[in-house]
Amino acid sequence: MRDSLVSAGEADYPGNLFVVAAPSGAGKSSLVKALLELDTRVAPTVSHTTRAPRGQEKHGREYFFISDAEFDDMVANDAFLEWANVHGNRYGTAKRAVADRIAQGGDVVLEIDFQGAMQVRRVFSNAVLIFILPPSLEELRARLERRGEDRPDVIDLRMRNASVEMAQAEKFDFVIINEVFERALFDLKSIVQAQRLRYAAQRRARRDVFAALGIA
Ligand SMILES: Nc1ncnc2c1ncn2[C@@H]1O[C@H](COP(=O)(O)OP(=O)(O)OP(=O)(O)O)[C@@H](O)[C@H]1O
Ligand SMILES: Nc1nc2c(ncn2[C@@H]2O[C@H](COP(=O)(O)O)[C@@H](O)[C@H]2O)c(=O)[nH]1
Repeated sequence: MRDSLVSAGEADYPGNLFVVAAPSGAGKSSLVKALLELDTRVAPTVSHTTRAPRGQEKHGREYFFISDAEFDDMVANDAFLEWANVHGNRYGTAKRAVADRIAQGGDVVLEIDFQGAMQVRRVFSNAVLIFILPPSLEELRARLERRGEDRPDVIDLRMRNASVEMAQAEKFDFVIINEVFERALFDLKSIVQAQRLRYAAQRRARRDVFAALGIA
């Protein structure tokens, strides 16, 4: 699957793959959720994680919550498109969840960390990588605290990791600053729409060249 995803992006995988990464608390889940409410052509995937569920989280909805041994098995079976250690737990995206949908022409959005985003780029060169930045580190901490889902030591760890993560922003195709939510959402929608138009035009151009060469 890994190799076929590399040759993909072209004829075999007509759908688009969007990757949204951000430091924890920057607002990527909120932005992606709002995007999905407006745009039914794009679907999320449910990641696997070794983290324990928090609050109202349900197995199979926010994540597939699995044990370390189960995660090891998935790694050994090459079941992940990407996976990474993030804030002391492992998280991964199953290949099948992505490949099935984009093969049928649907679009997929992944909400993952920057390490996973870089792995996706290596496997699927057509993926569009979007990084969400908070307006400041102070506001990032305030959002994590207001969200009220993580213990203070977990918030401290996420804040320490945030600086490392934010330094990766320049490797992404697009950077959105999530200060005013509606403005950031508009930027995200515009990127998705522009990619669809660009990719459709590329595919049309390729078909025309093949037709002209008589190798349809
Ligand atoms: N533009 C914004 N202004 C103010 N608050 C915001 C904004 N965007 C998101 N938030 C709030 O910030 C908090 C963190 O947002 P969210 O959970 O979407 O972050 P995240 O990047 O997905 O974090 P994680 O990676 O930990 O899941 C939430 O309480 C959300 O309502
Ligand atoms: N590389 C991956 N990173 C992932 C995936 N799913 C989520 N994440 C990242 O984990 C952090 C923390 O998430 P939380 O739910 O514990 O707050 C989040 O910021 C994501 O960037 C994944 O499948 N692969």
